[in-house]
Amino acid sequence: MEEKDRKKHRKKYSGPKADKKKKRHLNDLGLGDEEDARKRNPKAFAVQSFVRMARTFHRTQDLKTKKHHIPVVDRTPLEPPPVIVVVVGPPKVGKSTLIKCLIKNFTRQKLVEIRGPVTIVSGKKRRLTIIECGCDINTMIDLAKVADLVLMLIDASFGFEMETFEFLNICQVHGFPKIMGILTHLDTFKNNKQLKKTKKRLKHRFWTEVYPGAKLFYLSGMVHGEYQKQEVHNLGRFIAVMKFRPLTWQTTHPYVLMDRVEDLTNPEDIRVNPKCDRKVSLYGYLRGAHLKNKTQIHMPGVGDFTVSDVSFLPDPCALPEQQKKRSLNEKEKLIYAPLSGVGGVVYDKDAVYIDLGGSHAHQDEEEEVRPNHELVQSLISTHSTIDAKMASSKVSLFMDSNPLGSEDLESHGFVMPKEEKQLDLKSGRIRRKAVFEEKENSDGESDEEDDQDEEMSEDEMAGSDSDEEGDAEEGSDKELPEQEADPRNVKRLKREETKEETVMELPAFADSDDDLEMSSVEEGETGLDESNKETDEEDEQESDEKESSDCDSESADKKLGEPTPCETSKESKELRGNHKQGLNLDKKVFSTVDSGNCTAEEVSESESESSSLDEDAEEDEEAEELHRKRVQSTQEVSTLRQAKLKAVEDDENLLKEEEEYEEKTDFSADTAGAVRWKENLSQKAAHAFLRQQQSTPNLRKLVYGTVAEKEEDDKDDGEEELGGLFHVSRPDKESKLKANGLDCSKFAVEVPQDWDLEEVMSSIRDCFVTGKWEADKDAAKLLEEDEELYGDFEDLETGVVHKGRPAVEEDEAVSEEEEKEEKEPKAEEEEEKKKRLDKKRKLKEMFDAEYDGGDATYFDDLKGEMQRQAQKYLSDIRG
Ligand SMILES: Nc1nc2c(ncn2[C@@H]2O[C@H](COP(=O)(O)OP(=O)(O)OP(=O)(O)O)[C@@H](O)[C@H]2O)c(=O)[nH]1
Repeated sequence: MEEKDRKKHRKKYSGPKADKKKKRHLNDLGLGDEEDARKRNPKAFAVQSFVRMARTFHRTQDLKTKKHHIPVVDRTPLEPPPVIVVVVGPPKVGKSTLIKCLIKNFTRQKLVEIRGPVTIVSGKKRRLTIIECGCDINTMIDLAKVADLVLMLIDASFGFEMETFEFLNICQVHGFPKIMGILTHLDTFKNNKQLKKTKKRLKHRFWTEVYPGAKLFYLSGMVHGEYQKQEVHNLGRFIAVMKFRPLTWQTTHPYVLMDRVEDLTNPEDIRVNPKCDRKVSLYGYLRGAHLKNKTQIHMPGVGDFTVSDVSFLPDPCALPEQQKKRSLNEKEKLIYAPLSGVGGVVYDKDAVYIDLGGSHAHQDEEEEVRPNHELVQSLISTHSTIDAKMASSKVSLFMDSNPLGSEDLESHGFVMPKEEKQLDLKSGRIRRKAVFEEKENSDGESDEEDDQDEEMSEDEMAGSDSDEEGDAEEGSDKELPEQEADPRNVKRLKREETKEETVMELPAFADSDDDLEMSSVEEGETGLDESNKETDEEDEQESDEKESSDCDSESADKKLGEPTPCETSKESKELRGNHKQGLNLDKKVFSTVDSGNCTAEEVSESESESSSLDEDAEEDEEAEELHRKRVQSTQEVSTLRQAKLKAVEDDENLLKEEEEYEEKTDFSADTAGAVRWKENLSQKAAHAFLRQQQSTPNLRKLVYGTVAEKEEDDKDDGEEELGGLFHVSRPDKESKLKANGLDCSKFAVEVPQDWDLEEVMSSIRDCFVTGKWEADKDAAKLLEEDEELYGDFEDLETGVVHKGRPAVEEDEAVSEEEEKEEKEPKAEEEEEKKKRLDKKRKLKEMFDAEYDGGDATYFDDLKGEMQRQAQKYLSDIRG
């Protein structure tokens, strides 16, 4: 029996013990651990795919970088003030219920009624001040300024309400505090599918309004008027460990969230004059920056005042003393909520209150506290004077400009959704539903599409429709006109739009090279209406091309001052014809340019000849200058030639395309029209050439000026002429060789060199670093000279001291050196090489060590710097 009761041993498969065992086992087998395996079999651990490796690397880097935020100096003191948690939401969404649940979760105390802020100790190092935000705009503005965390409650059964967006809008002004969405009333959903869908929709909308990935909690139901314990506990954990980023507005202003107010005015004075100046003592944790005595303060909704005195008070809700334990004990789970009539020992200006029995014991006292509460209430719920004033005020920036109202400014900032007032039948109150027009539609649509897609895959089998017909939420989607909702129709509409655009743009490109493209685009579009809309894009294009020859589309009617569609397509073909002709002519143009080059060379040559005859130095110089200029121009022309050659290639491609197109096109309908473009080709070509001639500048004239004319005269007798217009370019060999000597890329090599021949090899042997250079350019010599010049020096990296030779021995040394050089030049060279490599390696190592600095990055450095600053700040405070 005993054997049976005992728990059976369960083998560990993971964890430190299992790892230890595994390692021992491997060692027993003589395999060692993974590191040994890596050494033993490096190939097995080698990179399998570089692409995948690069991808994973980039991904990890992306993830790492995403987490980076510009570090800010954290000036929060060692014992920071409580985190302000603001609970926001429309009326009756469950704010008070949530606060009560949270307080109960943290302190095990139940608050019957919550008034004002409640401070609780949530952990060893954190306190929370939870405050409910009413739905009036002033409270929202005041609390948005001081909030560290916002719990944004949303009634899922109703959807988003205007209050939520009003608060978000306000938050934009002071820098966004952390915002967490909480969906309530989820228990009202009877249909699980509907619940899932609503959750998804609200989540996406919330992400759109706050930021993608913002945390959204779900409170799925109530048990005895409270939210589920586990859900609240999770939420509490989340809040307790959450990190906060200091907001600029908050860190640059001293501010106090009052949790208690005492009226210290003499009662007699009030009795005599109820409107006398009061002396009020305000209590609260100071946050943000230092508050100086006698400073000016602003009380929201009340006005500006001067502080008469500031003093420290013992912490009414102190953090537990540092002890090495994980959780708080019951005594340490403090709560401080003076306005709700709860608290421990309370120190006042003139008295000490000891709170003994929690909220119930002070039922009577509460009545007395009321006036204070009312005062605060009156402070908070002042009329929306500033708001109203702001709305009606107008600013004119310039003397003559129209004054700008708040409505002008609104358009630039946060876009508020449309408001729709709905009567809540249950409570009989009017709720302000937020309606998202296009966004909601599109989002909803995409969501619905997603869902439908999912559903379709399931439902298609059964052949049933989705069962979302009767949903109230889908009403807006249903309102969409059928045509727009159909993605294919949308696509068609888009294509029609682009068609209109291209037609309108066409005249601008009429005379450019682009009209070929444009015409093809147009051809593609013209048949669009006729094409089969059900087919996919490729099929459409094909059919379009076929039908374009029929030339009966409506789109061309929109073209102003353009020929009929039939003519247009023909003209485009003619243009292609022209283009083809132009292409041939282009080639000829190149040849004239080439001939220009060569003649230029000739002229320079003839000139240099004459100069040598005259032996006139000045003329020689001039000729040289001229020659240099021409070489330059030759280079320019060659680049031009390359560009043209590329154009030719492009044209040839186009030609091919066109031929293919012709093959594809069915000419049976209008064969005559299709062939007509080939008529008068030569005439069209001549026109096109002339047009091109006018547009292109005469390069030769630009470069050579009068010389060009002279050279033309010279050439007349020697050169062949083609059709009285063009010269055939045949550069003579000598000038070619000369040009080749300067830049061998200018002329194509007629016969490739045979590099196996010794003499060919030796012709370039000395062109390399290892070759025999002229004495003043030899690197080894120059190095030696340097050494001689600078004498002794100590290599700081290697610590080797290099000694220069004494001047007396110089001659001997030189002669010795020469001998040595002759004897063993190779050995010395190798030694030098070794030294050089050594030095290089050392330098590289040093650079690597400095640059990488292990894993430390710029970001880490920055963080370190911030840390140091924060430390200094703290020590300054203490000092
Ligand atoms: N069914 C259901 N009822 C809820 C839920 N959350 C809150 N309630 C109920 O809604 C009512 C209003 O809750 P409160 O916590 O008073 O709401 P509130 O936002 O504080 O209301 P005000 O402070 O008046 O704006 C209460 O009766 C709650 O029981 C929920 O998730 N489901």
